[in-house]
Amino acid sequence: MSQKSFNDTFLRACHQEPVTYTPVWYMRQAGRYQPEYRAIRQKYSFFEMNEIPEVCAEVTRLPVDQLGVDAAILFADIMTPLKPIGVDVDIRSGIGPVISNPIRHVEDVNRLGKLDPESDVPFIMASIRQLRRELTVPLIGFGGAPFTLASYMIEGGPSKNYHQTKGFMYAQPEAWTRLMDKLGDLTISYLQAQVQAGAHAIQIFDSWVGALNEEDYRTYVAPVMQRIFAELKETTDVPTIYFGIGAGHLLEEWNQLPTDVLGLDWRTSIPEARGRGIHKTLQGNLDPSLLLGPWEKIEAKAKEILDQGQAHPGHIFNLGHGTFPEVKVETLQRLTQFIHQYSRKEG
Ligand SMILES: Cc1c2[nH]c(c1CCC(=O)O)Cc1[nH]c(c(CCC(=O)O)c1C)Cc1[nH]c(c(CCC(=O)O)c1C)Cc1[nH]c(c(C)c1CCC(=O)O)C2
Repeated sequence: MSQKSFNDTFLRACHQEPVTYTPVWYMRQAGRYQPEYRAIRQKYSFFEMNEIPEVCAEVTRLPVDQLGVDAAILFADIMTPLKPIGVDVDIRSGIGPVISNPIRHVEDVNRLGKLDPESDVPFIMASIRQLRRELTVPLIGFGGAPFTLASYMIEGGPSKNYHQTKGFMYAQPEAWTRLMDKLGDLTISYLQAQVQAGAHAIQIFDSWVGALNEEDYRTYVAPVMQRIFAELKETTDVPTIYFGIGAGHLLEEWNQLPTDVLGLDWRTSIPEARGRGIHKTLQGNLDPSLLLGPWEKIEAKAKEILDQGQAHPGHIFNLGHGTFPEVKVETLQRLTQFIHQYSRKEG
């Protein structure tokens, strides 16, 4: 049994409260770059790992123990809650989610079921309850945002330009709104259930929404995001984080949403965001590709980001997107130690 006291640094940063050092965690901190993950993955499919609470909890804890990060993120995928509503999804190693019954018409939208988290994904709540007993850092629950979920559901898999998704949005705006409404309901009930089970914070991944311009974001996506964050604020008391890639042009739109933290990728610097009037906590934003470079360059960039983050209350160190298989465990260990030590000295 761990005697360690609970480390709330990450939660304090979410709320822009004083911290003794800058908290850090990494998107995709559980994954194939870890030999231990690869060993478990050999025995199970992705969704088997996800659906067996003991395995899910073990994989969630791995990076916390191995790297010393200040938060855990539940091991699952943004696709996890879509399976029970009738989306036939498989996760293929090196590719990502692949869907055999993509959405093409309004009838496909109408056919989608409603998620009842307790009966449809009980393993998620069981994993969260187990992790609450075991962890000494906050547990981040998460879900995909409607646009990003819809992009997989419509394209049938990963995409470079989102032509099918945006084409559906422009050509069938009523069916699009119905899809956003359904995915909005799903996201709200799924995230509420995670908080009820014990998640300390929620991150919503809108990874691909940067494919839209500001006006289309405002028309086709902002209403559902407004509803999701407002309902979560009303019904839960945990901080929320909103993240997307290549979405710097949407920051002013995001800033109006009732969410606590905005996640930046490496294309938008912290001073730029602050200069544009963003006063919320910021999370980010080291380019994950830099993790393949020499340590001197990683350290110099980490220092720069920490200095920038400390200029205003509310910074959580993270990567600008997820880690990937070629990253070395030792690099993330060293980076985590460096962040803790440097930000403490400065702070
Ligand atoms: C777009 C998206 C997906 N999934 C997710 C997003 C949003 C964040 C982002 O943009 O990266 C979110 C996600 N996926 C996974 C997590 C777990 C928690 C974590 O450690 O961050 C989280 C938070 C596990 C996973 N999700 C996936 C893996 C790899 C699975 C394997 O072992 O093969 C993991 C650990 C698969 C997956 N699932 C998805 C992709 C693009 C991939 C990667 C394809 C690959 O590189 O193999 C969809």
